[in-house]
Amino acid sequence: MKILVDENMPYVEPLFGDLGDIIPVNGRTLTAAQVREADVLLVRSVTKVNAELLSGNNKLKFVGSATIGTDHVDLTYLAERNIPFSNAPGCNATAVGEFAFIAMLELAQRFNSPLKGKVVGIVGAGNTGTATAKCLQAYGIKVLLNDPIKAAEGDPRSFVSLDTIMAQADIISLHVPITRTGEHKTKHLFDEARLKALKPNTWLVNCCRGDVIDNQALIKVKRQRDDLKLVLDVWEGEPTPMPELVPLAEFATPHIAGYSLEGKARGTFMLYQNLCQLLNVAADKSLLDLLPSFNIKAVELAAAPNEKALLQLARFVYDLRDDDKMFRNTFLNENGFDTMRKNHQHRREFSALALAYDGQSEVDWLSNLGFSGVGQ
Ligand SMILES: NC(=O)c1ccc[n+]([C@@H]2O[C@H](COP(=O)([O-])OP(=O)(O)OC[C@H]3O[C@@H](n4cnc5c(N)ncnc54)[C@H](O)[C@@H]3O)[C@@H](O)[C@H]2O)c1
Ligand SMILES: O=C(O)[C@H](O)[C@H](O)COP(=O)(O)O
Repeated sequence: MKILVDENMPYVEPLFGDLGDIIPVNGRTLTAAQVREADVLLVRSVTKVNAELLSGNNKLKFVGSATIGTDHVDLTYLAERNIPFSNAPGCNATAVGEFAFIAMLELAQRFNSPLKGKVVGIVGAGNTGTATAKCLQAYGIKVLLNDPIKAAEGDPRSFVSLDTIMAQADIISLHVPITRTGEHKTKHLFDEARLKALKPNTWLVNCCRGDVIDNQALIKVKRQRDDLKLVLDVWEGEPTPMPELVPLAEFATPHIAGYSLEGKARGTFMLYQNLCQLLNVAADKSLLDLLPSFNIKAVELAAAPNEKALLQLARFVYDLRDDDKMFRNTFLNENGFDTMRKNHQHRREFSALALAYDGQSEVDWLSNLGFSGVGQ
């Protein structure tokens, strides 16, 4: 069995090695000719999976995308051809939640404006929005959720309108899929009018898809409004973001909010489970066996951390400033965006770091935040 795999998908050999011959490919430049003989195709978000790519292949048994988003996949075409498909819902939600939370802590430190006491509006309360809310609520931050679709489905959490978020939130974090039609379409949800209407000193964080914000309008509005602070992980026109926009963001990264080692491993593992089920073979590998131990064994806390110390702890796990700096220095190079993604040293999630502290109850919130071993 020929298994064609995006070369940026980790843990493919240990998981899929027994199932067939693995052929790594560049997902961005993948052609129909390369796919013609594949039995299985495993992609990430940079491969457009559609008739143009697949019409020459008559033997494809399975397409998997080790991602949350499916906007790169023509699901209707796959269904018409009866080709089973699965993505990896939620695989990197914790990574995105922690990324957004760390970015907020970094902004708070940079502008000497504590996160504690602010109100955060989350637009899109699915996997990544909920993971972001979990971090914030663990730290005692008031969170407002906007998700008209979940609200209509009867999700028991309380939701507010986007207008309420615009009026009340100090920070807005975006967690919607990109959709181009329908009542709740998200393409340019933040257009020029909405960007102009952001209340003074708003922090806007985008870790979902670039086109949810009109990037041209964002350049225009940000140039007129120094009070707005931006964290941008995703961009219109990836892999070539508008060069004027990058310097306007406080933190700028090349679509790596979901790039934790755990998140990537979960993505590949979910596809492995789905393919095994389809082939009717036992999925006998374990996700835990894949992950190396973290390079810091444990951190002993002398006192419950204040916000500055919390940021220091978070930086043990992920120092966002490093990726921001590298991105600014390299994104204009040829293939700079993709090269940084390809060579990315995947960070760990909070759960990889064990914390030790005598007074358990004072630091329970750190385990709610995701750190492990607190108080043990
Ligand atoms: N930057 C990254 O590395 C990264 C990583 C993972 C996911 N993503 C992106 O983030 C998106 C969200 O991921 P997720 O796992 O949270 O998806 P999800 O499907 O679990 O949640 C998305 C939520 O958005 C809601 N929604 C849709 N349209 C809306 C609108 N107009 N207003 C408010 N809410 C709306 C949906 O009802 C849903 O609850 C993905 O589709 C993907 O595009 C980016
Ligand atoms: O949708 C997703 O899961 C994310 O956008 C994903 O992290 C993108 O990473 P890629 O597949 O491009 O490596």
